[in-house]
Amino acid sequence: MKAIHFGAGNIGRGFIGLLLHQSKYEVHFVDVNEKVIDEINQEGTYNVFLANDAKDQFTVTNIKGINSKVNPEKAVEEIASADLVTTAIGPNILKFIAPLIADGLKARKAKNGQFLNIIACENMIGGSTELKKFVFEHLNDEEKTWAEEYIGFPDSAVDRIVPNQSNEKLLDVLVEPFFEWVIDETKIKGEKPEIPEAHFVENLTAYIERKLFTVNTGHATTAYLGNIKDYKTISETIAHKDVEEKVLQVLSETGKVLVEKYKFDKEEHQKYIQKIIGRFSNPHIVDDVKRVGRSPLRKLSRNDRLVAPAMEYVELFKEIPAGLVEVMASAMLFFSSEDQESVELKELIQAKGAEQAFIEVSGLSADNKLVSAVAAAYKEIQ
Ligand SMILES: NC(=O)c1ccc[n+]([C@@H]2O[C@H](COP(=O)([O-])OP(=O)(O)OC[C@H]3O[C@@H](n4cnc5c(N)ncnc54)[C@H](O)[C@@H]3O)[C@@H](O)[C@H]2O)c1
Ligand SMILES: O=P(O)(O)OC[C@@H](O)[C@@H](O)[C@H](O)[C@H](O)CO
Repeated sequence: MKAIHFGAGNIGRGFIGLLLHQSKYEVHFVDVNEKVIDEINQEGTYNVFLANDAKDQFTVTNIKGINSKVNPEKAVEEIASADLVTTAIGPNILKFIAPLIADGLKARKAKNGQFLNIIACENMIGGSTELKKFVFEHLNDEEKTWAEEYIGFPDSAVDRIVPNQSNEKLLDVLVEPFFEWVIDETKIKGEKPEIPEAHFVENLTAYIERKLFTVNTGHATTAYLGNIKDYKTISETIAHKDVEEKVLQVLSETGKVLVEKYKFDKEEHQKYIQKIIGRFSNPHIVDDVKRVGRSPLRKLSRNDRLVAPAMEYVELFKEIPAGLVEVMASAMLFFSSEDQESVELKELIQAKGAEQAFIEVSGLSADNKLVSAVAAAYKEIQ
């Protein structure tokens, strides 16, 4: 079996590539990073190490690299005959790979190609659905009709903390032991992909919201509070009792929303939260606050991990979630010269003030109570 995976970065190599290899796929990584692609083709293998006491090791073999900047035709050719396509490139990049995937589908159709599933493994709600929308912009009506019948875009939720890497060998990756890959089986076309370690579910929305509004909301909380105090890593930050308490406050707010919406068992959800705090504290992982806080414009957008649960909290409980408000205000203060979105956010705040900037970034209306609450919290923290 052959899988084409877009994005040979942290999660691409450390999670999706590993699981696909273990599921007996030959994995073709498509990336724009020349060094990484050359290394994949030269070495043909890499190691994944678990961040545990034993530093357990897995070896990934049977891999190939395609530089989509230099050789897009190769990616098109491989998609035409692939058994699976996956992505882990970042939500904002999906629109840029869509033309290439569309060309791959056209070539597949010309060869009377059969069913194919394309799974976006990004931290967002409805990632594959969004990718489908972008891909369909590059197909004509006849191609769209064919693609509706043969090409599935099942959404998915992926969970594994993979920090930025500093290994001796460029391709090796250190990852946390925990992992979860959940795929919406209702949108699969043809046979279910053979990935024994993935879970196929009918109610993906509950899984993705539970993950995004707990793991990622908690992670963002830790990163934005740590950034204000000039702490460097997630484990260093969460070790401070006041931060841990704030994370627990925020996760009890998102937890209230999730339990109300999806009727999760309260005690089970509490255990899920505690396990996540343990994951953030993993002493074998050095996860930079700047990585976890990256792209604050995306993280402060309407459907992401902060604004979405805060809006739902207000709607369900007619109260302002004080913890989430403080985190949204703290996110407005996140800055790293290497993070373009944080540079833009800073400029926006300088030009228009914090309240107007938050309105524009979050998409909330000026009279929304959350807006004045975040603006007031920002003033206090600043
Ligand atoms: N790292 C984690 O802990 C983690 C966990 C779960 C989900 N995710 C999600 O996975 C996605 C990737 O995150 P990451 O941490 O692996 O980032 P990363 O920066 O390590 O990897 C992204 C890769 O995509 C490549 N890329 C960029 N533009 C491309 C293009 N046009 N075509 C092909 N490749 C391109 C980059 O060169 C890079 O190798 C994000 O959506 C992230 O939210 C990350
Ligand atoms: O990848 P982002 O920028 O959406 O979020 C940063 C981290 O919270 C994220 O990468 C986590 O490590 C991951 O989602 C854990 O499964």
